[in-house]
Amino acid sequence: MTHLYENIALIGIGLIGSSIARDIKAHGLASKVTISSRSAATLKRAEELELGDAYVADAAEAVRDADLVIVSVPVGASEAVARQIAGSLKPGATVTDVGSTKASVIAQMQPHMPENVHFIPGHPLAGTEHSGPDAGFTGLFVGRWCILTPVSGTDAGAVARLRDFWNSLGSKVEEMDPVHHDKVLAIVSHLPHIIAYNIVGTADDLETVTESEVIKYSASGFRDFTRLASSDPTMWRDVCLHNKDAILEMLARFSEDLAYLQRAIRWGDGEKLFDLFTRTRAIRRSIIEAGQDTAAPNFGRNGAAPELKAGE
Ligand SMILES: NC(=O)C1=CN([C@@H]2O[C@H](COP(=O)(O)OP(=O)(O)OC[C@H]3O[C@@H](n4cnc5c(N)ncnc54)[C@H](O)[C@@H]3O)[C@@H](O)[C@H]2O)C=CC1
Ligand SMILES: O=C(O)C(=O)Cc1ccc(O)cc1
Repeated sequence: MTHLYENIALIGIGLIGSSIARDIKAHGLASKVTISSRSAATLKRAEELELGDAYVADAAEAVRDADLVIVSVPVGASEAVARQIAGSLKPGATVTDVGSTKASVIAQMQPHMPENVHFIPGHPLAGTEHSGPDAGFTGLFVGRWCILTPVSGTDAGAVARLRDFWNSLGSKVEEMDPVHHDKVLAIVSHLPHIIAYNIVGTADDLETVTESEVIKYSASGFRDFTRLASSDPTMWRDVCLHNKDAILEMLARFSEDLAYLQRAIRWGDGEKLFDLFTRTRAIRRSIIEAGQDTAAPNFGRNGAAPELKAGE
């Protein structure tokens, strides 16, 4: 049986890398999957979980006969990985990544990529607050977007093949300019995480409300923030450092709008509050109607589609 890619190398085998590995195995998408991880303990765990066919510590060795290389490491490690693998890539191979920021990943990796490989950055918009090889699961990418940000001049056939690969994991694929990607993701993903880290930190710093009260009385709104704020510190440190401009731009807008809200509360301007809350409720409804409300934890694991509650 022929595959889109016969040999696939996975560099980094955490939540995303291991979910891809599980899907490749579940759907028989390659003849051989070689897994590489910087950490010996993670590599051993990947082997115990039988996520691939070969397990090698050296990333350069892992990519030697790979037709597709998927780099799934924190975005700040992209350049180090590119340096490691550059000299061992097979001519004609495709190198992609799954990083949450794109302009920085391109700046880090592109200069190291040989002329005879196709470098096509990517970002699956699917994940959870968990990390490591045990956290991955089959079906994570089903129904979710995967954004590809190829640089101009990239071979169209190679892009089409990678698109087909993501389609075979159940993803919908769209191409986007990397700088635009970073702005869009700054508002829909990076800011929500930063706001969550901040509000949980604020609650933790309060002098008048004890930590045990925060835990005991945490209503579901605060709980939702703690889920995001429990996401991997290394990954999110790197996202903040590597999408700095777009995040600062969106944070400036956010602070301006928060000041408007603060003023409306201070002056008892119920009309302003009501208008904003009505507008935002409509956004939530549009997301549900568009079938994009699949980010709930465990969605995909139990296959249950989120239900519309009365009034939603
Ligand atoms: N967690 C999520 O929900 C999503 C994450 N992403 C992106 O996917 C990438 C991987 O994230 P996860 O799988 O969640 O992370 P993870 O923490 O579960 O796994 C990261 C992997 O990278 C390896 N690694 C860490 N530092 C490294 C370094 N300096 N050099 C080489 N390898 C290193 C780790 O050993 C591990 O195998 C990140 O770039 C992240 O931005 C994309 C979509 C969703
Ligand atoms: O856990 C969540 O709600 C997420 O938003 C997961 C996530 C994290 C980072 C990404 O780049 C994409 C998806």
